[in-house]
Amino acid sequence: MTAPFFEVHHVSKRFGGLVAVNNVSFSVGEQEIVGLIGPNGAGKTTLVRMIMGLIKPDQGSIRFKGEELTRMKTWEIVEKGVAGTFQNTRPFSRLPIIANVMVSRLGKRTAKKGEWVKSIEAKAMEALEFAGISDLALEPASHLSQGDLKRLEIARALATEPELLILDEPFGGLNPTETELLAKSIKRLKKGGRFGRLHSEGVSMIIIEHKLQELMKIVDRIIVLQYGQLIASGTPEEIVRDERVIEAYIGKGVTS
Ligand SMILES: Nc1ncnc2c1ncn2[C@@H]1O[C@H](COP(=O)(O)OP(=O)(O)OP(=O)(O)O)[C@@H](O)[C@H]1O
Repeated sequence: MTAPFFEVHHVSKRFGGLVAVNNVSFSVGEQEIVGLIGPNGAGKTTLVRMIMGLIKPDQGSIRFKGEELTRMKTWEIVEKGVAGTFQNTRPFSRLPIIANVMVSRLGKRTAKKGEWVKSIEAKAMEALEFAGISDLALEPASHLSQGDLKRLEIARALATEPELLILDEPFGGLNPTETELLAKSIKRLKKGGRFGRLHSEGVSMIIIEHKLQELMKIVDRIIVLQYGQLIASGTPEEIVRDERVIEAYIGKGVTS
């Protein structure tokens, strides 16, 4: 039997007396986009930091194509084909934006024998185009606005050619037009297609996002965390009707 594509199995993480993630299990299929939502402090960031090897779970396992990620360092996890916008939060601020993305392609996974600067630059440019900031390629990263920094993070993660991409609030800081453009790009990325030179296969994704209406349009499935526990999982249509989810969000003002 083939191993599931990506699987989080009974994972828990405690900070002192606080159980930030409590016995959470879920899976992501190939070319599936899963939205990860929940009120502030629900444990979403802690969960994805564990997936990326930035912190270790106290319990449970996280497997990508059958391999245990919890024993690996972040760079090893990226080499396996999982990348997120979490390990990239600090760009090299004096380097041009394109150089920041090119650095992401220097790992074993993407800097193939014979691939040299021109080709790395071309792939980095494609990642910047996807993220919508190719016109800023030669600006130093220190000149970027918050929204554009977010797009740089996406480009850097994408440049590693992930099979599973984890996006942390990709629409944060973007206006409605930019949000719509990025949402379209995310859908295309799932299929492969136009970004086929960057990705021969479609990409699976886990997307944390507070802009729920926009998120609902691009995901196949949503999982909901509250107080560290998984309280619901289903299609967007099922999730908006789920009593526990409605209750978790009442008065939280996050359904903008
Ligand atoms: N390093 C840490 N040390 C102590 N407590 C932490 C740490 N990281 C997170 N927490 C706590 O764990 C809980 C879950 O936080 P987490 O950041 O994972 O939530 P979140 O769902 O991502 O929230 P938000 O939507 O606000 O980003 C919170 O109560 C938070 O204060």
